[in-house]
Amino acid sequence: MAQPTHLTARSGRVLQGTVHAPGDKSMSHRAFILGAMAHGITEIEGLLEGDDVLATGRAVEAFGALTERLGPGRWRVTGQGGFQSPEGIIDCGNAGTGVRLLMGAAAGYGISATFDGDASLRKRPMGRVTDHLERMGARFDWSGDRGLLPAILTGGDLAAIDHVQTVASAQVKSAILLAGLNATGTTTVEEPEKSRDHTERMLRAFGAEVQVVDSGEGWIIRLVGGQPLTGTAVSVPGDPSSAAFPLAAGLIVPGSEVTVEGVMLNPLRTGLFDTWIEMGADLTIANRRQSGGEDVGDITARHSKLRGIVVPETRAASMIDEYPILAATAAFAEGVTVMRGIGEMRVKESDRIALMVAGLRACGVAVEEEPDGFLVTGGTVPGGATVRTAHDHRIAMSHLVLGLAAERAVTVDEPGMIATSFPGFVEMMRGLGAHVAEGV
Ligand SMILES: O=C(O)C1=C[C@@H](OP(=O)(O)O)[C@@H](O)[C@H](O)C1
Ligand SMILES: C=C(OP(=O)(O)O)C(=O)O
Repeated sequence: MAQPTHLTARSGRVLQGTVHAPGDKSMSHRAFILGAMAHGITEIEGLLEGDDVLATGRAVEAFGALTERLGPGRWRVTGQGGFQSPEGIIDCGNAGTGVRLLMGAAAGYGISATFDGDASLRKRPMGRVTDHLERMGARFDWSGDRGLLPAILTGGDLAAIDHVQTVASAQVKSAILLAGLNATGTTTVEEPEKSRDHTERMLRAFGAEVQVVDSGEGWIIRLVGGQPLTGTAVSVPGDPSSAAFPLAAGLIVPGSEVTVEGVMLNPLRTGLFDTWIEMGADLTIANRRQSGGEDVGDITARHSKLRGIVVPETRAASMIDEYPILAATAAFAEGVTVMRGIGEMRVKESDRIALMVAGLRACGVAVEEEPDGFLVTGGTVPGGATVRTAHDHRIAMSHLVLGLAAERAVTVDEPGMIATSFPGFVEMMRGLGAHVAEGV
């Protein structure tokens, strides 16, 4: 079916209802990759069938695993206990997580592979992963600029390294740990600030021993090389980064009440919810339980009078993908919301600081840009703009949610990119009552 070139969101309708969060993207990538590295069968439920994760599924097939779709979100991966040299190029599409974790996993095997991605992924820095994989003994050749895709990997014969992170990046940490699994010696990753720990948790579920020492602010993670993985059952809970969009709409659209069920509540992912509560949001979490080794709960957002706050910089890693939607809600808050210490936003699918500043300004919101952050002064939002999303799903969804409470309609381009992380987003929002239409 042809994708619409634009989507437009309008205010005037109250949002009501209960929806289920789509599967967590970070865990879905890892379930495919660890399932392929393991011996035997991994059965996954709740997998996010978004474009990024499906690209990782095709990649692990190319590396020799068998993947079978058993039903919606239910997949079986038959791992060979290692990767083979693939035929053809490993196209990771739009997925930073996919390409960086796959490079780490593949580096441990004596194979060669060419990695590539879409126009957005080709602009993102790969050296933050490949420099360390090279220190371990892998080789990367670049057909264009060094550190930018496409990249040709020659893997195998790795030796463990001690790595001290300079940015709090779960992708860098995970790539090194996955390579370390097939390196000689003990790989150590030291984090100055904690980043999401799904790789560590899932490695344990696949039978590896991972030692984690809490150093206060961060973690020191040690992994002995040469440990085999065994296929296992993986249950993927709902993605808090996706749940954020319908919940945000519930907070800013007058008269609304929206519940998202089954949201993962790993404390390294819930910075946005803490921030909203500090801003005065009526956000409640019910039915806390365990699923797939993670805390999950059902979150209800009711229309709230929000006020601007200074978001603690130490929270950045726990909500780095959520600043675009936080900024959209901050546009309706009384006063200034200060978001700093988030320079990493500039190297995501787009320069997310620049894109949010441009989009909000086009919608009549007062925004100040800084090198590593931005400030939003809230109030009423005029809207009435078409926003350029630069191939970035979160920029698109954030502005559509903004449009649901703005005075005039808000349009976004390239809405097909939303399927990167949230296929079914538009249908879900319409089901809650939102006015989202194709076209300008
Ligand atoms: O490890 C992961 O699954 C992710 C880590 C984060 O990136 P960084 O590691 O670059 O911070 C995040 O932005 C991305 O969406 C998913
Ligand atoms: C940054 C993101 O993903 P990735 O790095 O995997 O492209 C995201 O989903 O917001």
